[in-house]
Amino acid sequence: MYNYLLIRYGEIGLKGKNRSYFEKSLVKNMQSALKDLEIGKIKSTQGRMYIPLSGSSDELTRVLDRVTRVFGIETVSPAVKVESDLEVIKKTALQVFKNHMDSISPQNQVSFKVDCRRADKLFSKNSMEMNQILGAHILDHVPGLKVDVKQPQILLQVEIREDGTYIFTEKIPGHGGLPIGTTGKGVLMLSGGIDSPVAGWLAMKRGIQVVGLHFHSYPFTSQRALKKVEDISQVLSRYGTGPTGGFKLITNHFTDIQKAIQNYCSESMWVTVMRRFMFYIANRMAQKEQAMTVVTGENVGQVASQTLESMHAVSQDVVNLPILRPLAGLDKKEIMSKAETIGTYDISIRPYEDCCTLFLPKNPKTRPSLEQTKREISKLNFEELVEESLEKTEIKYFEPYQDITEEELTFDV
Ligand SMILES: Nc1ncnc2c1ncn2[C@@H]1O[C@H](COP(=O)(O)OP(=O)(O)OP(=O)(O)O)[C@@H](O)[C@H]1O
Repeated sequence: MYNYLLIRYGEIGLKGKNRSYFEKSLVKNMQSALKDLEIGKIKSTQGRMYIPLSGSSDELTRVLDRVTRVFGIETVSPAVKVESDLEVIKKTALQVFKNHMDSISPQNQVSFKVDCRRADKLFSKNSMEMNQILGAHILDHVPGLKVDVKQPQILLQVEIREDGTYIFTEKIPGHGGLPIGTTGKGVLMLSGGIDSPVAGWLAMKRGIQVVGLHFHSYPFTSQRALKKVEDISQVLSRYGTGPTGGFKLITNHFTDIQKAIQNYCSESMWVTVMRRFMFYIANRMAQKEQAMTVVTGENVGQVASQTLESMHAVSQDVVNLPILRPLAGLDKKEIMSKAETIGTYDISIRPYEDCCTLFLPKNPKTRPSLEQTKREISKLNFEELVEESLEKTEIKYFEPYQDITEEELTFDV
């Protein structure tokens, strides 16, 4: 029955002179998310956007599933748009209301409220009069109701605008943030763990177009470990509908670097030296990608190695771009709950090894100094090892909706 999806955006609306740039980006990102669904032109007017719908519930399920993942959106409402004629509005408001009642199958008396907004001042009734007319009409036709203006179970909203009247009962939350691509590009150091996918998601939420970079130590780490990172990339691709759409994953073959570290460096410094290589390569990749930042899933104090000394030793002088650590202020519980919401948690907890866990020394240095780290690195042919690993780099693109199954759709309408 719904013929439009109303889109509300938050922070973009505060952007002053740059507002239209952010609005256009949001429209483009929504178009990109919906590109294979034969949706009509998205309209943008008076601080709102409208996606035309065909009326089929299957289409609405898909559109909701995709659009609520597009960053920049605060809330969305499936709505019925009709001509601004009193009798037509009454009839449709009742239908929309009954439709909502059917979806909640109430046991007891249901409370409701009508909230009408008249933006079109040429319409003959004002908002208060419309609230009364529509409230009375619904009470007359649906048994077992009561009006509650403070905490109604059902809020029927009616917006009388110049181009027609929109009627709806639901406000479904999006993730907020800014449209991807509006703040630049970043390279995300993506492991198979719980944290880095969440860090990448948070960077995407702030409008950064993220490219994943994974270090893989085949045959020490298995193909199944790599598959885990690919599956995470697939999930992230569903939020990544920026200017180019989808998600790009760069895989760096790290085996020879790890072997060299094991052979020549002090055992307690293995992890620090390995991380310093990773940051150096991430910086190189960021330059190649014309990215402006390196994003990591590091936390402060979550594990023994995540000390400020260690962060300094692994990245100082090898990264010349800002490093974003979006998880720095979050507790593990908060990160896990975010990973569940995003849909990466179940993949991240699959029990496959990762190159860091495999090469874990018995007594890793938790507060390494920069000098000590540089001394260890000087035992290796740093540049040559990096160049060799870069030659074996692979790139894979993940399209957001190519393999999505019915079960994976989050909306059921
Ligand atoms: N194999 C890898 N490939 C790419 N980045 C990695 C890899 N291993 C670690 N990193 C980066 O280093 C960060 C810190 O890793 P560490 O193992 O200390 O923490 P973690 O809390 O286990 O992180 P995660 O849960 O993301 O694996 C990761 O969040 C990620 O950004």
